Amino acid sequence: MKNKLLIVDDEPKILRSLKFLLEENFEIYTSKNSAEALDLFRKEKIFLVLLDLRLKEDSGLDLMKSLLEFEPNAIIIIMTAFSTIENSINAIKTGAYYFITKPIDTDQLLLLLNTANEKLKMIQKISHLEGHIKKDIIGESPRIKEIISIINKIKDTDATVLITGESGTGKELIAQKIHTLSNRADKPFVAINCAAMVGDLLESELFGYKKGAFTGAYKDEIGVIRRTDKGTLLLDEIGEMDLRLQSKLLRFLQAKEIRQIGDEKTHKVDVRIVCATNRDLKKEVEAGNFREDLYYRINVINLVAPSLRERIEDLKYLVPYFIDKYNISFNKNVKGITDKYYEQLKNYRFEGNIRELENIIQRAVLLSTGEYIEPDLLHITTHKAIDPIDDASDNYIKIYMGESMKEIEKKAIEFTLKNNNQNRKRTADSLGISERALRYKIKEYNL
Ligand SMILES: Nc1ncnc2c1ncn2[C@@H]1O[C@H](COP(=O)(O)OP(=O)(O)OP(=O)(O)O)[C@@H](O)[C@H]1O
Repeated sequence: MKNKLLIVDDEPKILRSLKFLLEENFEIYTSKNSAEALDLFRKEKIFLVLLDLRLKEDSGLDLMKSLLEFEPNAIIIIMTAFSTIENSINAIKTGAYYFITKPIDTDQLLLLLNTANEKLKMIQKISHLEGHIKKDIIGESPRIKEIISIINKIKDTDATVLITGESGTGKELIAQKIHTLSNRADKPFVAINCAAMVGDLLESELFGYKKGAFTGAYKDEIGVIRRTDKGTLLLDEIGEMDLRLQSKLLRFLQAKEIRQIGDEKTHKVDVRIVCATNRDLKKEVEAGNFREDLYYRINVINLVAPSLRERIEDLKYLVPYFIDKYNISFNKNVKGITDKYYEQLKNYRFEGNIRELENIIQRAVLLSTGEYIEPDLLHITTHKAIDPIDDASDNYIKIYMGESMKEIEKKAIEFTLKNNNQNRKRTADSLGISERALRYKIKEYNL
């Protein structure tokens, strides 16, 4: 199978000649501007990009940053007309794989793309391996057995499932398991994080749109729900969905029909919906943030993902599993951890649950030099006992290895609020977010 290659240049002539030159070896996509390129890149899951640094209205460098933010494994080769060292160094510093100067030497380009292609195959092999390993729920504790037994009972029904539990407890993994055990297993499983997109964007991503329905809708898009037809759709962090979209989702769940934005027609869709959240949705209903009717509609079956503290006996399966996983990624040969440190792990609180355990083991495997992980590499000792705010100086806060993004975000907000005498406007300005977003976070983190 050919790898996909996206070529971004504002000169149609160059796009045409590069397409002609490369289409034998690659599946070619072309674009003249940033917005379209980014959209193609995301939708088509492209990993290889040939990008002109100077586009008519946009900055190639900015586009490159957005592409890498979305897919850090992407390989981006910069084409630059002005071969100044500075431009190229900047691009490489920002994450470009290599650069090539215009006018393009075709032999050099083919050689470069060949090497990039090999690198890409390797990355894909590794992520395939990781994906393979990732798929299963590890653990033999009664709580995990109970979850698997419920999944087995409900797997082939269309009942909506709500998975609740603390962050990092494996809610997404449970959703995947529902899918892989079900009779929908050979159809798509798609996970959408409702917190990652603001209202309108999430709506168009889920429901799709017709060309011209709004600025930027330059072609028809059928949307994730229709793309998941016959499969399973996980709506992760459903508690973050705004009320207007909640109503639309409810209508869809009741009618099983979908209408793209700007379309007259409706389409029947057969998708199993699984929702996940670490919020207490009942409380959100009481507070008026979540529709009660939608809550009952999605909560037909409730699975509670246990915290790692509640199934600490599973460490004996999880630790070797993560050691194997990172032995493969880092090409190491770590055999295990010592009994003493197994005891230490057992007494740790794991507020970030399995995600935190995975981070700890990942780091330990990476840094380990011997066969067994050394005590000081676990780095889990007492940092949770330290109050992050009291421990901060006037100018900085401490972040510890193994902390989740949520913990780090909470600390940053708490600290900035404190430094601004709780003034929300100044805090929001200083953090570069809107006051509305700040209010939301304050509520989320109970600050
Ligand atoms: N039982 C398990 N066995 C193996 N790996 C697990 C298990 N549970 C979770 N993981 C791993 O821990 C990480 C976090 O899991 P996941 O993303 O499913 O958690 P989550 O509950 O959905 O978190 P959040 O609420 O923050 O989205 C993932 O890398 C996942 O593969």
